[in-house]
Amino acid sequence: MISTAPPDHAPAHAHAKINLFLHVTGRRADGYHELDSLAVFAASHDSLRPEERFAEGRAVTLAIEGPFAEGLDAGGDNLVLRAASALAAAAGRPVPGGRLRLTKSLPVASGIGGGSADAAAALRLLAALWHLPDIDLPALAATLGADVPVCVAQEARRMQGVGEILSPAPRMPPLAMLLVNPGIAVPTPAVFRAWKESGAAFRPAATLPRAWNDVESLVDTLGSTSNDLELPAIALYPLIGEVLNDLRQARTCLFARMSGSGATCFGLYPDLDAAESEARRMRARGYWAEAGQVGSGAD
Ligand SMILES: C[C@](O)(CO)[C@H](O)COP(=O)(O)OP(=O)(O)OC[C@H]1O[C@@H](n2ccc(N)nc2=O)[C@H](O)[C@@H]1O
Ligand SMILES: Nc1ncnc2c1ncn2[C@@H]1O[C@H](COP(=O)(O)OP(=O)(O)OP(=O)(O)O)[C@@H](O)[C@H]1O
Repeated sequence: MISTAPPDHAPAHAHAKINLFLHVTGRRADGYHELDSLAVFAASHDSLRPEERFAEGRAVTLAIEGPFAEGLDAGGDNLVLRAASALAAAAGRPVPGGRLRLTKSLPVASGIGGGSADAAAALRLLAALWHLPDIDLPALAATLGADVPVCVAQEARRMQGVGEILSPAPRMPPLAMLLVNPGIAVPTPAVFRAWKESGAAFRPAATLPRAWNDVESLVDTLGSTSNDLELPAIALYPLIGEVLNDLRQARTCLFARMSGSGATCFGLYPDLDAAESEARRMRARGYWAEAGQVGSGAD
């Protein structure tokens, strides 16, 4: 009998992925876009844990709770169960099953890779539970979605190719970051399509230093980069532009940009107090807003 998780198994955290910049550098024959991006992981996260002792002969199933559980399907299409199926197939032997519980705290379809982070958390959690130390999780992750490999690493990485080519990020100072989502679900394919239809040219990869010693020098470099998906996303959903203008109006905001394909935007601040004060201002608008220190929460 393969050993299984106790009911009080520690949860795997699925942290929000933030693209500090995102250049569209090319397009593959299959329609996927080649990117150059710098991904970091915010303190905000979903949590995934086994709800019961896993047993042989049972399937892995999913229950979802939390502020963004509503409307999210807990069936086989959920990225957590797709990850579980892919890992079980790679195991090449029967694996025990049971119910996983996902606490969904990140907005869905919001440019911060929530579903991808959940899939990566499932891979990490189940690879440990099923005693599969030799499986190449990043390679398996790439079959589940472009953002899943970086979410397996869950540390700052340069992302290239369609997201599967990962390299170390420049050394960074601690970042006080605010995430704001105005409550619109944005489908990633529609934004890539809008980018293509806008006739925008491919952009070269960014030139990055080996290290940023303070947030000012990081912001300086970010000013020479872009999120190429920001303008097409704003064209589809003008509210994203309003959120960015609002964020940039604050005296304490050092930098603001959209993450991924949107609609979540991030702001950088001199310290956590300033980020938290802005979070309160954004919540008063009715938006989802969370402040935290980048790098402090990933586990
Ligand atoms: C925008 C980013 O979040 C930046 O990190 C990712 O590139 C998107 O990652 P993701 O949501 O995991 O993407 P996937 O689920 O693999 O793909 C969703 C859709 O986005 C488009 N897509 C995605 C990634 C990529 N490099 N090029 C694309 O054109 C494709 O239309 C694809 O059908
Ligand atoms: N566990 C999950 N959490 C969120 N979405 C999921 C999950 N499983 C499947 N999905 C589906 O995946 C789609 C994308 O969700 P996700 O929250 O990952 O988007 P995103 O934040 O825009 O991702 P990215 O930044 O990678 O483009 C949603 O439309 C949703 O229906």
